[in-house]
Amino acid sequence: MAAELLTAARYAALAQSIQLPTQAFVDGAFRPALSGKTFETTNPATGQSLAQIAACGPEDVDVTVAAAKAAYEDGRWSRLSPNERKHILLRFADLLEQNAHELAVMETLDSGKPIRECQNTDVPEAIHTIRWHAELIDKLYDHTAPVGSNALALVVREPIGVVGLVLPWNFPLLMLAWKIGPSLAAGCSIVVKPAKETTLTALRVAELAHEAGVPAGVFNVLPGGGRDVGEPLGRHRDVTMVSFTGSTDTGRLFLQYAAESNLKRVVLECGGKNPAVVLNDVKDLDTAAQHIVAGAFWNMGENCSASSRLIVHEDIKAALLERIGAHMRDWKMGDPLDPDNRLGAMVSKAHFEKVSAYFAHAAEEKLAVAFGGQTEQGVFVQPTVVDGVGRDSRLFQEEIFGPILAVTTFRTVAEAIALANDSVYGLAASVYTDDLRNAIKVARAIHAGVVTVNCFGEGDITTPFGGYKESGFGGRDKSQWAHDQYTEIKTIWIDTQD
Ligand SMILES: NC(=O)C1=CN([C@@H]2O[C@H](COP(=O)(O)OP(=O)(O)OC[C@H]3O[C@@H](n4cnc5c(N)ncnc54)[C@H](O)[C@@H]3O)[C@@H](O)[C@H]2O)C=CC1
Ligand code: BAL
Repeated sequence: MAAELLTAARYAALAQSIQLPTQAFVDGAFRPALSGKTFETTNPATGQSLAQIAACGPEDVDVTVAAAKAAYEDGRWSRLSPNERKHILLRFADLLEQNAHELAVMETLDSGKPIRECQNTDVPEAIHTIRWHAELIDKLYDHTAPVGSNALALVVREPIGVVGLVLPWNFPLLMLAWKIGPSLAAGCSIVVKPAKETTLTALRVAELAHEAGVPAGVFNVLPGGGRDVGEPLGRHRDVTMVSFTGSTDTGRLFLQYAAESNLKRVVLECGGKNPAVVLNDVKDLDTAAQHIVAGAFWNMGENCSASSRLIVHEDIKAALLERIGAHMRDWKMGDPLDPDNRLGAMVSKAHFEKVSAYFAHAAEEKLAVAFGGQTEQGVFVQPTVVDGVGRDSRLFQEEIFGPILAVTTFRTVAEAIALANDSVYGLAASVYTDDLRNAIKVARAIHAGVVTVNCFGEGDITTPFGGYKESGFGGRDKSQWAHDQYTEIKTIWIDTQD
């Protein structure tokens, strides 16, 4: 359950008083990087420095993977009974809950995300994820195979080993939870590499896990750059799996690292260019518009599943855009620590520049800006709707990862499906219609891992999340499918003949 929202003044006071973690978390303790190097992390909303963080490198990866491997092999976590792991993880979730305000503020300071989202969504969903996977593990049974009476064949699941979890900056805490929930529950030892932009919550969460009883060496966090920490983890021969969320280009590198090292299992959750398809039979255009606005602008559009392409029947475009404009007025942008604001800052100056460059691309392509289209002081980008976007436009094809919605029209359902599938990505999609047959037809025809009907969403913890095509590879986050990917399947064949 979400903790109650505080006032802007209380959040500002908390932001001044909370202790920020700055060192790597290795083998149960905070430590500086072995090189002694640090990097600065800033609050993107103000540009002010927050802390100097340990800048880890390949030597830290070696030491940490060795500690994680030792923990895995001596069984201090991997061989506890599922019930014992469950109780420790439930205690861990309770500690997260007791520190919910602090975690929400840390996340907002580090990422520019609005506090109301961190407090109402990221933190409670992260806690729920840990609890759900903790509760799952002592309810899963292994199998016996139907091999007849001369043998007993057991098919058992075992934790896969030392897992590298490489994280993005857009949902630092929630993506951490999606990956640590199932991997810790399965009995793995983990080495987390947060994005350099957003390291704080991962470090604090590791400390709380240790306090709850997760043994030393099992949950480690190494802050640092992709080349310094991500690549050595991806290439390490004692890392048996990597689960990654981030860009498709970096995802490809992890496949290369695995191919060139130990063929570790690689699970990738990558980019998206997700269509919201609106058919002309929709009666409640206002509700459709409300969901489309949330889908496009939630988390400032810094979301792999953001509805970034609106594919709407030409007869209802004008009416729908009018309703979209009305709902956009509810999305106030400003100080992320003010709970009235639903839009905060872009995560970094570099990302702000990438996103705002699409205003210039739209102008070059002579596209019409229906709403928004400006930047504001600092690294704030107005929620923006660009109309008349053709399928060859950069705004139609490229993942912008910001609050920019591209509008394209169609005349037939077949054309809508073709437009929706005209992307290298296949992560998520939405279809809005009052015709059940069309809903099912379009949902089945779109090549995407999650399709929502008459709403925007990512399902809940019981449903798998991940993509088709260049949006994903090798598995799914959330649900029992997430648990399965952190395990190996072993056959034990026992000859029982006399
Ligand atoms: N699917 C998603 O949720 C995300 C998608 N993106 C997309 O990627 C674009 C670029 O954002 P970035 O932060 O540059 O994403 P990225 O994919 O480069 O970063 C994700 C993670 O990979 C690590 N990494 C980066 N380069 C690496 C390398 N060579 N080897 C190993 N690890 C490496 C990063 O340090 C970070 O922890 C965004 O504009 C957006 O389009 C970004 C973040 C999340
Ligand atoms: N929206 C959760 C997954 C992601 O953006 O990476």
